[in-house]
Amino acid sequence: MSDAIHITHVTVTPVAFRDPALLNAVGVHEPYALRAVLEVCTDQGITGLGETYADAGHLRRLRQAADALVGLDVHHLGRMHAAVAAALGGDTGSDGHGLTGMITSNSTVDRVFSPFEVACLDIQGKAAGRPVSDLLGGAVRDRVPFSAYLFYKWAAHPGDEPDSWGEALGPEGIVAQARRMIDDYGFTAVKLKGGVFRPEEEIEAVRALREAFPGRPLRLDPNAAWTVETSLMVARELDGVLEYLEDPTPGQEGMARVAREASMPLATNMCVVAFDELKPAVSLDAVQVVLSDHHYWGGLRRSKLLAGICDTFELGLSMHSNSHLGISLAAMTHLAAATPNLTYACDTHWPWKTEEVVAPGALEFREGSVAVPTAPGLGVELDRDALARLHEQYVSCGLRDRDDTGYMRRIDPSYERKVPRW
Ligand SMILES: O=C([O-])[C@@H](O)[C@@H](O)[C@H](O)[C@@H](O)C(=O)[O-]
Ligand SMILES: [Mg+2]
Repeated sequence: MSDAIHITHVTVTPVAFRDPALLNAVGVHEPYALRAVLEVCTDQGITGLGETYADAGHLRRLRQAADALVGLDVHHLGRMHAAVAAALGGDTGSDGHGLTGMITSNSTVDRVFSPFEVACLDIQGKAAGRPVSDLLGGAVRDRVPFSAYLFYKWAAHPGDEPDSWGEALGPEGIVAQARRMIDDYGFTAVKLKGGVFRPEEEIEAVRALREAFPGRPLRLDPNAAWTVETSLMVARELDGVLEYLEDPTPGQEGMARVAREASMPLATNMCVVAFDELKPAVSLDAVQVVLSDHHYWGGLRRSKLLAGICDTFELGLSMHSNSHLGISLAAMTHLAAATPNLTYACDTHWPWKTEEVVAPGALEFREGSVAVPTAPGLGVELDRDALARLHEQYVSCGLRDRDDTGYMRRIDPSYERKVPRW
C-alpha cells in the first residue's frame, strides 16, 4: 500500500497578467487579469499546483484554508473539503463583477477548495506516475476541443498602444477576429460575448459569422443583458443559426420562460452555478446545457459529480472560462478528457493572453484542440522566473479586485450597470 502524503505548507502567489480591453455586459476588462497560483508542498517532497481567482477576499479565504490543510493526507479530499468549510466558518464571498451568478456559503467553500483539490490530484498523479485524467476515471478522448471566444473590444486600453488584435466594434471587426483566431488555433466552434451593443447589432454580427464560417457551431452569450421578450426576439431571429444561446436573461424563472419558446437549447454559467441550484433548474426546465467550471464547482471530482447529475437529467454539458493561465488550462483539459458527456467544445480565454506562468511545451493548440497531457499529475511545470515577474506585476499594478464596471465608469462616468439592459 502506498504511503500517506502529508501537506506541510502551501504558498499562495497572486499574479497579474496583461489583458486586452475586452467589452462585456458589465463594462470592460482592466489592463491586468488577476489569478492566484497555489503550490501545495508535502512531506514526500512532491509539490502540486493549483490556479484560481485572486480577488482580495478570495485570497484571504485561500490563506485561511491553507493553514487548515497542513498535516492532512493529499488523498483525503473529503476531509480536506470539510476542513475548508470549518476554516471559513460560513464566510461568504461575493460576485463583485456580476458575471457568475449567486454566491452562497456552500459555493464559497467549493470555490476555495477547488485549487487545493487540483493541486492534491497533481500530487497524487505524480506519486502514482499517472496523469490526472487517469485519477478521474481515465481519458475517453486524447484531445479536448475548445471554442474561439470572440469579444467586442477597443483597439487599446486608454493611453496604451493598440494591441495586436485591434478594434472590434461591429460585424466586420468580429469576423476578422474570428478569422485570425481560427487561423492561429484551428477552432471549429465560435462563441461571441454579447450584451455589449443593442441586440439587433449583435444579431447582425452572428449572421456575419454564419456567412463567413458556414457549418461552424456558433454561440452567443450576453450575460443576462436581455429581458425575456428581447431574448425571445433574438431566439427567433437566430433560429437555426446558434448551437446554443447562453444566459440571455437573468434568473431561472426568466430562462424557463425563454426556454419554453426558443428553438435552440439555453446554456448557463449564471443561473446554475452551485449544486443547490440544480434541482430547481431541472424542475423548471430552465436550461438545457450547464457550463461546468471546476474553479467554482469545487474542483475536478465535484465537476465529475455535476457531469453525472447532468447525464441523469439529460442536461447537456459544456465548459465555462474566465481569463486564466496554463495550470487552469491543464486542469480543464484533464477534466474534459475524462468526462464522457462533455460533448461541446469548451470555452477558453487562452488566445487573449500574452503572458504565462507554466513552462512552454506542455499545452499546444492544434486544430482547435489540446492534447491531454500524459506526464504524471497535471503535466505542467511552473516557470519560476515568469511567476516572480507576474507577481511583481501584481504588486505594482495596484489592482486587487476584478471591477469591469468601475473601470468602465472611470473612462465613461455616465456608464451604468443594468441587468437586464435591453
Ligand atoms: O471575461 C468576461 O468578460 C466574461 O464575460 C466572463 O467573465 C464570463 O464569466 C464568462 O466568460 C461567461 O461565459 O459568462
Ligand atoms: Mg457565459
